[in-house]
Amino acid sequence: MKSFRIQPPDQSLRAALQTKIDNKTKPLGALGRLEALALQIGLIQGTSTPTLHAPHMLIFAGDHGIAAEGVSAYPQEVTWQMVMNFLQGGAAINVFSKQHQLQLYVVDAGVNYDFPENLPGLLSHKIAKGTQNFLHEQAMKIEAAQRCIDQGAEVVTSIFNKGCNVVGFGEMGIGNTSSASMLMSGLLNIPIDQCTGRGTGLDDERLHHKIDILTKAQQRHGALASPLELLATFGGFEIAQMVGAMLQAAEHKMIILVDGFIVSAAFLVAHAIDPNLKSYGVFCHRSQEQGHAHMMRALDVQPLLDLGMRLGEGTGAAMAYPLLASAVAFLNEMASFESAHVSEKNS
Ligand SMILES: Cc1cc2ncn([C@H]3O[C@H](COP(=O)(O)O)[C@@H](O)[C@H]3O)c2cc1C
Ligand SMILES: O=C(O)c1cccnc1
Repeated sequence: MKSFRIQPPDQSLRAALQTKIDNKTKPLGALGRLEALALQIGLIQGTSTPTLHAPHMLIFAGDHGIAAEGVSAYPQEVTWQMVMNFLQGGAAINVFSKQHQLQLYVVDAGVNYDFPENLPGLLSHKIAKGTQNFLHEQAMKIEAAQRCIDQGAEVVTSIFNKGCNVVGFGEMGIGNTSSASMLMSGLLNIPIDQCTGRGTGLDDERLHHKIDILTKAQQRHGALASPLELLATFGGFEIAQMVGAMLQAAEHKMIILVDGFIVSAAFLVAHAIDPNLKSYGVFCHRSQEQGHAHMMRALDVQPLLDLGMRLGEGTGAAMAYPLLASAVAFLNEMASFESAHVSEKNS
């Protein structure tokens, strides 16, 4: 498995960036969170004139053995059917990506379906046709998790080489809120019932069933030593590929747009592998999925949007992208008090 060298952003520009923000023609701090975003982007790129280049959305897709336990409100075949929908441009993420001019790719990390070869927009990195059922055995071998990390990294390097410096993450995989809950519970040491939500829309009875299955799976596997072991035991191929992709994006000093519950679970795993990742993450929205707010608290971050969304696919990341564009635009284009001859605050 590749090892990543993630440098924390150089802080020497911080004071100059803050001064530039403070000197814009507005009351001090009046652009609120947009100012923190501009500062973050400037620090990531190491410049007081940052730009967003060739933004991409990567949707990682994979199937889950645990889906056989009735933990989702939808059947497993929705995964490949939605992949086809993404490729035909019909899903929510297609609409928002098109709206904001984000180049979209779908990565087949392990969907239980044979897609025709050379479908435009589909990158084939299939590890297997779905994971094993983690109620009974490890979802994947450690070696498969390591391969996923390498494959995810490869995808990100390929878009980096095309000039991309901002990448949004999305996912598709029926049953993957179950994986995400298990990873969250293991990493944050929070009881599984507090990490488990309705996903695609389980009713009360089926939510209890899901919690029951996940509790049994936790008992079955016991304490797990490392983030990689946790990832192999409960992960999906799409989650594991996102882990590698995020670590690689941070190594390349790219901005990482973090979507909802499942993408955040991948971020938590990657963050446990290398905490330097955190400075590169923009937390785009608070998912309605039970547990996501806990994740955001554990990372000590405040997501940008709170729209009651619970879809995944990267939709929250795509919705937040224009805020980044605005942050960069005001930093680069707004006049300063000096250039516009506007009087500064009374002392
Ligand atoms: C039509 C449809 C489109 C979706 N797009 C994203 N998801 C979302 O739902 C799944 C996770 O929820 P659970 O763990 O309950 O299966 C993921 O595939 C996720 O991205 C969808 C789900 C459905 C049904
Ligand atoms: O927040 C998410 O990513 C999410 C929530 C519910 C179902 N699918 C995805």
